Amino acid sequence: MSYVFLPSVGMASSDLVQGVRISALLGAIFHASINRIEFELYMFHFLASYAVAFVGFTFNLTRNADLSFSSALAKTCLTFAGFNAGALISIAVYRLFFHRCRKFDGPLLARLTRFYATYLNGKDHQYSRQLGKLHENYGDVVRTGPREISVLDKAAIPLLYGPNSECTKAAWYGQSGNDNSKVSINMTRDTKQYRLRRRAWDRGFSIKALATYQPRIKNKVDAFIEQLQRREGSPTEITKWANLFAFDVMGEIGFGKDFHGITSGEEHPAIKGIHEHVAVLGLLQTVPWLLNLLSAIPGAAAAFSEFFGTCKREMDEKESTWDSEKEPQDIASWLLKAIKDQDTSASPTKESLADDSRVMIIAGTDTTAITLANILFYLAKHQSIQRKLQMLVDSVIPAGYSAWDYEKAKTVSYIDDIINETLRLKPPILQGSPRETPAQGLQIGNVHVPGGVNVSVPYFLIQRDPRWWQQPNDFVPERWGEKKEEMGTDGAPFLPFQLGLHSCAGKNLAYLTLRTVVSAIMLNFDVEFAPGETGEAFDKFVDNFIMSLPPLKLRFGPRCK
Ligand code: HEM
Repeated sequence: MSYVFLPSVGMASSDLVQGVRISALLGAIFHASINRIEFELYMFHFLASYAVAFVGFTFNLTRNADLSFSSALAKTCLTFAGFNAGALISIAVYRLFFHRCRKFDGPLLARLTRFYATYLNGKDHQYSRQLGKLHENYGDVVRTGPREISVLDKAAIPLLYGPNSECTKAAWYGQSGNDNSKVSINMTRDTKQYRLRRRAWDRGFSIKALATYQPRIKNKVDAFIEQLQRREGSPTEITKWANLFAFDVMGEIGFGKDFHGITSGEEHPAIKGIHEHVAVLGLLQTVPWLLNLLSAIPGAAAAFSEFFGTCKREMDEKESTWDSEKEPQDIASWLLKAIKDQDTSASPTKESLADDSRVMIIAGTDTTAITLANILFYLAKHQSIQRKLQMLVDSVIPAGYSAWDYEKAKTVSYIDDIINETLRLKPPILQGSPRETPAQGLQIGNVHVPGGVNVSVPYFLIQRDPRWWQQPNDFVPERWGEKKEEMGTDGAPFLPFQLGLHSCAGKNLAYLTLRTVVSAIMLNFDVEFAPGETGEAFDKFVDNFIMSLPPLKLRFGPRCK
């Protein structure tokens, strides 16, 4: 071997090569020792240890090897580059040839890294449609990440999400931290703690609680109808107005507070916050540890940290103003009551309560707004369906809006058929919620999925799959009613609210709100696309995990009975 002295690192090339080899070997050993654990849980520790080791190594070289600082730094960089290369090569070889998911086919890059899914998310913000192409190429089971698979098979639904599922929430739910005592109900991965906390939420959505919310929702609908009447005949941008409406309903029912969105026509800063948060989430949720890391670095997550602050302030304000002697009148008060009563269902810490507040605002607002805007889009597009709905609503409330009554409106099952058909074609949460398989693995039909694999069923794709849905891409509300049997709706996969233990806590509130607002609009207006609006751009929604809707201009004209 030739002997060359490298002044930049103050040593001979052969020693250097040897050093890099050893560090590469250490990198490979390091990977071999951690590849069975859920590394996301320890990412902070890894990165912190790495940084300390880097500084320590450099310092040691300046002190004990008598190198100048620049030579020591250069040698440290080479040594750590060797370590990184060893670890990365070992990771790549393992993921391609030895990983428990190696038998599942998928794009090469997806098999190597989760960042491939990040790339697909960011490429054109159409991940669900991209995933559809992957399923066309690779079949019902696609490897979408090193230990992630997407399953387009309805047999997987009860196994992953059903009441007796043995699966647990996957690493995805660690995106705001992995300490169950500091995160929201939705991000709580420990099933036992989750079950306890869910009870406080369920009290806030009980039949009794919903009965107290109903007249207050109607008040918001009245204000909304008034605003639409003021704009009667001229174009109304309904994506924005649906947001203002849903946000005000959530202000009232979630916090007992008026956000004044409907009356002012101005978006509360939190609406912008939700959309900025969702944009970051849409891109980075495929790499939950990165989201988690970003939120811990001051300034790095400015786009959503402001929103987190707003949510926390809302809960703090509620805490300082609520009357603990009274029966709770809003969801936040139900959560605070559990804390005051020292109930086992109470949110365990200030941090978890603030995170609960964030879940309430995002889960309760965006989903309802998206569904309302989509319903109005379909009604404007399908005038005959709109006429049929108006006729049915008129038949139960013939005296018009002044005689509106929830008990009567809810007897119009066609409203629910339209809500369900909208949620089938356009579920606000598009990508399936990931679940981790139990240690013994999971048998899905003929496919055995090993333990410790993150599996999801893509809601958007399975709800349009022609194997279970006739005319899968057409808007046919009748499939939920008179054509149910003919179109085989029963038993077809439908899970916009998810199923089982972790399903949407606010499902009944969502139906209550949507039935109220849709019946009110039908009694008051004929809805059509504004001149120049085709709805085509709106139909190509953005997939940020949660659907993001482009603007849609509608014309709300007086009823021509
Ligand atoms: C059409 C409207 C809605 C849809 C489609 C919807 C859908 C969903 C879905 C799919 C989940 C499960 C998320 C996951 O963990 O993967 C969820 C959770 C949740 N939703 Fe909804 N939601 C809607 C309306 C609402 C409303 C109005 C509220 C009221 C605050 C609400 C509150 C929640 C809460 C608190 C959770 C977390 C439940 C838990 O983890 O235990 N949702 N929702």
